Amino acid sequence: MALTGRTVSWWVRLRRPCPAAALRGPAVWLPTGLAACQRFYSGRDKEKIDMSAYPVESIRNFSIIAHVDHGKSTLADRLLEITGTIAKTDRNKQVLDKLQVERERGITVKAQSASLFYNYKGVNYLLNLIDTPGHVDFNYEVSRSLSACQGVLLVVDANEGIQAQTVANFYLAFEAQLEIIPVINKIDLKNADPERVEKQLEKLFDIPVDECIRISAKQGTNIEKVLEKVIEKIPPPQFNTTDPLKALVFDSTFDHYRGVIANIAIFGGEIQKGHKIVSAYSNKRYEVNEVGILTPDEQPTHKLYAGQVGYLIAGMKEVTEAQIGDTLFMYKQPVEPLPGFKSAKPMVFAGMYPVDQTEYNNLKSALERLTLNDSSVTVHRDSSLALGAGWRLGFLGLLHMEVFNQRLEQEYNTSVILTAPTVPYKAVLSSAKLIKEYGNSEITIINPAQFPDKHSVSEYLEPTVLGTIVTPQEYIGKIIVLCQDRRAVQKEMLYIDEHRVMLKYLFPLNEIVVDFYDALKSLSSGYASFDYEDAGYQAADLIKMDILINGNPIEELATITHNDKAYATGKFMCERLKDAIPRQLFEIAIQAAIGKKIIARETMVETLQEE
Ligand SMILES: Nc1nc2c(ncn2[C@@H]2O[C@H](COP(=O)(O)OP(=O)(O)OP(=O)(O)O)[C@@H](O)[C@H]2O)c(=O)[nH]1
Repeated sequence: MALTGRTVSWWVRLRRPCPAAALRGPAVWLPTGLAACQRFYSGRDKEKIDMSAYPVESIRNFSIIAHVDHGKSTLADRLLEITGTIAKTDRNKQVLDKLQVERERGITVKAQSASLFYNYKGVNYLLNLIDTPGHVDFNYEVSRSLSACQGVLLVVDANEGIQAQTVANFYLAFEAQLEIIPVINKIDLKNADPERVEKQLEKLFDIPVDECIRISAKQGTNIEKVLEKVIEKIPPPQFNTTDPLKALVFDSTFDHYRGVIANIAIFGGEIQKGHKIVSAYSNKRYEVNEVGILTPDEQPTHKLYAGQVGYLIAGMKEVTEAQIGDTLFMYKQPVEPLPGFKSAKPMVFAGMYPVDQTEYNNLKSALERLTLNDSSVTVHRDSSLALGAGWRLGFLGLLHMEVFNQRLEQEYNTSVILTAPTVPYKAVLSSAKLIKEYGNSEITIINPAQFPDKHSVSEYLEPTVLGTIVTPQEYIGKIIVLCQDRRAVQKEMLYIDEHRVMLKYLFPLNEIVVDFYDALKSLSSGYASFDYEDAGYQAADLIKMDILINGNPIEELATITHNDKAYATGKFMCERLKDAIPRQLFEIAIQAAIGKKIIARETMVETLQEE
C-alpha cells in the first residue's frame, strides 16, 4: 500500500467533530443612532466623521473578557444596539463574530473592535469596545487586546459562576493594571444565582459585592448600567494630541483589493491621509491613504487623535510589512518604540503540506496572509519524503490548530495535510559531535524525526503547564484520578463556595493536549472547566516510537512519548490507524516499535474484490 498524504492526516479526521452550531444569518446593519446615521449617510466617499469632537477625556477603551460562552459577544450586540451603532433587530446574533469559522462553531476566535458613540449626562463619549475570545487557545488575542484598553468588563454567567477562564482572564486584566468592572450575565435563566456568583467574585478576587452589575445580555436588561459604569469607572487614556505621533499596530488583516489594513491605537499625536509615516520595525516609509474607525465596518474619518482606536491603510503591499506590535511614527519625528507584544509561545507543532505539491506557492502565500491576521502561529520550512515540501507550524493548542486549518480552507480555498501534533520537547546533548552540529548543548525538538538517540543525550525535558480546573465538588474524586493518570501533581485545592472547587495541577503538556478536556467534560457531565498556562520544562523519560506499515517505518507517523505511556500509546495508534487506513486487496500489518522492539500490532485483513 502506498502511503498517501491523506493517510497521514488520519489524526485530524479522527478528532471529535467540531461543535456543530447552526449558521447564523447575516445581521443587517441599519444604523439608527446619531453617529451611526452620520456614518451611514456620509458613506465612504462622502463626508467623513470628524473625530476632533472626541478629546481624550471623552474616550473610554475597554475589552469584554469572560469564560467561553458566558455571553461576551451577546453583550457586545446589545452595546452596539443601545448606542445606535447597529439597528435593533432579532437577527443581531454575535455580530462581531465576523469569520465564517466563528459563526459555524459559535465561538469567538478573533478579537474584534468597534467604536460606539454615547451621550451620557449631556456629554458625547467615544467608547472603543473589543470583544475577545474565551477559549484558552486564543488567550493571546485577549492579552493583545488589553494593551489597547484602560479597562475591562469581566462577564460571568449567573448560573455557571466563576470558571477556569474567568480566573485566567481576571489575572490578565489585573496584571495589566486595568480597571475591572464585574458583570453577572444571564440573570434571566431559571437557575441563575447572581448572589452566589457575587460571593465567589468577592472570595477569589476581592471584588466587593455591590460593584457587580446584574444583566441579561440576551434580554437587554441593565445594559445602560454597564455603559454608565464604563464611563464612570474606566479612566480615559492618558495621551496627548500635541505629542509626536506614536501608533501601536495591535492587529492587521489583508484585503485582496486594498492591501494591508492595520488596526491601530494612537498613543500620542494624530494621523490623517497624506501623512508620511515610518514603521519602527522595518524603518520603511509609507504615505497614509486612509484612516478610520470600526463601527464595526470600516468608516473613514478625517483624522485619528491620541487615545483613539481605529484602522489605517498606508500602501503596505507585503504582509510582512505590517507587524503586530509595531510602532508607527511620523517621518523625521522618531519616537521611542512601544514595547510591542511578547511573542506567543507555541504549545503544539504539526507538519503542514499541500495536498498537491503544485499548490505549494499558493499555500505559501495563503499562510503568509493568514499568519498576518493570526500572529500567534509560528512557521518553519520543513520537508518530508512522503509529503514533499511543507512547513512545521506551531499553534497555541489543538482547537487553535483546527481553526487555523479551517480558516485556510474557507478564506483561502486551500487544501492541506496536517500531521499528528507534537509538543516541543528538549534534549540536553552529551555528544560533542551533536553539540558542534547544533551549536548548542540544549535543543528543542518540534519534529519526532529530529529526536536524538538516548546515547547522545544526558537528559530529555518535557514542557509542563499549570492547569486550573473549576468543578462542582461531587466530581473531585474522579477528576483527581484522571489527573493522576495524566502524571499530574496537585498544587492547590480551594473551595470557591460550598459547592465549587478550584484545583491546580502541574501537568506534562503532552498529557493534556489531545483529549484531556474531552475526558474532563465527560466525567463531570460538562460542568468542569479547564485552563492552563505555561510552567516551563521538567526532566522526563522520553522515547521515540515508530509506526511501521508492513515492516516499513513511516517517518510522518513517528511520535515521542513518555516511557510509562509507550504501550498504551502504541496500542492506541495502531487501533486508530486500522480504522483510518482504507482496506486493500492485501493484508496490512500496522506495528508500533521502540527501536527494534515491536510493542503493539494490528492486522488489516485483505478486502475481497467484490466488496
Ligand atoms: N439566557 C441567556 N442566554 C444568554 C445570555 N447572554 C448570552 N446568552 C447565550 O449564551 C451563548 C453564548 O453567548 P456568546 O455571546 O456567544 O458567548 P461568548 O462569551 O461570546 O462566547 P465565546 O466567544 O465563544 O467565548 C449563546 O447561546 C447566547 O445566546 C443571557 O443573558 N441570557
